[in-house]
Amino acid sequence: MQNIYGNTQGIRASQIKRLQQLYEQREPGDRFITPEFAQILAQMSKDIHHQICCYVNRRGQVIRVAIGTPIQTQIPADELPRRSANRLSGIRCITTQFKSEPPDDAALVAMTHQRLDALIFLTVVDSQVDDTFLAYLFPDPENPWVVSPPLTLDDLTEQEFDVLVAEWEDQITDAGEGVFSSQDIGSTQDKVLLVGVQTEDISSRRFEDGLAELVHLVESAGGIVLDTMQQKRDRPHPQTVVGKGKVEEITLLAQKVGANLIVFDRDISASQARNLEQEIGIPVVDRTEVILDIFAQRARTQEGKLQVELAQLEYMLPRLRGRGQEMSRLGAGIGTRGPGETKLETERRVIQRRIAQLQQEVNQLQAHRARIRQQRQQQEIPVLALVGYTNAGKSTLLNVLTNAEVYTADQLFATLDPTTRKIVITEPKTQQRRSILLTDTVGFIHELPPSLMDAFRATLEEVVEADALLHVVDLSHPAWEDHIVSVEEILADMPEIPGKSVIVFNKIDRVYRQTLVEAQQMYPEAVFISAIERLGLETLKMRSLQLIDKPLEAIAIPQNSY
Ligand SMILES: Nc1nc2c(ncn2[C@@H]2O[C@H](COP(=O)(O)OP(=O)(O)OP(=O)(O)O)[C@@H](O)[C@H]2O)c(=O)[nH]1
Ligand SMILES: [Mg+2]
Repeated sequence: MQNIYGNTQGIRASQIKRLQQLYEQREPGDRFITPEFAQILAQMSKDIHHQICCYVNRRGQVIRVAIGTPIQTQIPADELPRRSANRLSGIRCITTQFKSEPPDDAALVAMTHQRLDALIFLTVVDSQVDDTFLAYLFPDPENPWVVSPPLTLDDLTEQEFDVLVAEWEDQITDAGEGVFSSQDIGSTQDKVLLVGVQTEDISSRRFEDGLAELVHLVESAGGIVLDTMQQKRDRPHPQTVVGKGKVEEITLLAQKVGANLIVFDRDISASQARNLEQEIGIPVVDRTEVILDIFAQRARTQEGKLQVELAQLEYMLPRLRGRGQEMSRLGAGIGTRGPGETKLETERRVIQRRIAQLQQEVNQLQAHRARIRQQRQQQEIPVLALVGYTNAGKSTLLNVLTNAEVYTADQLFATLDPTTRKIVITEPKTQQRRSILLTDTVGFIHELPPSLMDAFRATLEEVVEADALLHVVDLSHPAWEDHIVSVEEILADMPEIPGKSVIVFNKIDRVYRQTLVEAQQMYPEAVFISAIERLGLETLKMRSLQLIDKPLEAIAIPQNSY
């Protein structure tokens, strides 16, 4: 059975069947479209009250029938025929519309991305084709397309498609490589357009910080932020978060920069995501989904993986219905890691059962882990875990410390998790060489959605296994004091964390003297470093040894310990 793409909601089964019959249509190779086929499309569009897009190859075969606009129904890059960069894709798009208007910029950019042979608009009035527009690509970076004036259907159907398209392709080939190079097919990274919505209750400062943090999160998840859009609103639009005009702007910009994912800086509901995806034509996710994706990539222990899958399923549940097939994004990418795509498509009930089962497994594992911990022997090599707010510089510090120290990769540890590395420190007095394992963790995040707390804690499993903590703080961040407090709050909720820790103020290369003095007075025990400038690293190493050697009893034990 041939698939009908786009938004098929509300379309009757009998109509779907007739749309499927379009796949049997065979157009002559030397025409854009026959008058008969144009009339069929007009009639069907009228019947279903929606625009239809038909994608036709050079042999005249209909290869894709979709409901929606050319932007909403684009063919994904990896499904387009692979042809040289100097040629068109060999596919044209024929679409219906209900008002006589030339193709808008967004549709033309969609044509560029797919390198369509042509884009044809048929204006439908009273189930008849009234007038038509023809657009095609032209190798001029300033003005990369040509749009015809309104043509009658006869004018259009008399054009010699094969001759024209050969001519257009020659022009493009003559212009040489790189004319339409903006679309780089093949990159597996998510190309993200960020959208920030500043409502009344958010100060400009917090809004800016939140956006900066989100850029960092998207990058941590393996995406690239191509551009950011912002809107101020009293409150989010109930259907589409931002207003209608803004949705159009987002659509256009997403097309222009070649984004394949929109990320909102606030949580959006399942139906808002659906409405936006309908309009914009590419997947829309929110901050929570990005965070979940990072957790899914970082979770290593069995419990961590279970917890993350649990959180992902719970997040997905309300979002299952109505995510059209064309939205299912196979392969890598934000929002696709973790529970497989097949699960996405199965019934709610199956997922609910899976959630219950996971919950049970998690409980069992927790009990098991507690037993293991009781029996745990003193580890031979002490472990220090780097914890702290996202962007504090934990990973940078880990790299700087280990690259400097471990010159020859110790085979024994080369197979270890890439985020756990060994450093060797020479004790100045005794000249004794001592090894420490340093382990990196997922950064703490501001306003972590409560539903993700368990998943987050589970990704911090390493912390629980460590002998002591290095709490890294970005002292150049204006809100560094808040960061310390929120990290300590989360840690305090974890019953099994090590009692020993030291605060490591990082990025002192970017800090005023005054701030240093203040921090020193408030945290006299802290260490001050710059990972990038390699300042204070020796002191940090000495403090690390002291920390490990310090007997646990000598340390004030927080009230939640037992
Ligand atoms: N100026 C300055 N920048 C630094 C320093 N250390 C790290 N950075 C920068 O801070 C940014 C974040 O560093 P990361 O090491 O990725 O931070 P992280 O704590 O691992 O972040 P998460 O993995 O999200 O928790 C990077 O752009 C680093 O280059 C430093 O000492 N000085
Ligand atoms: Mg990191």
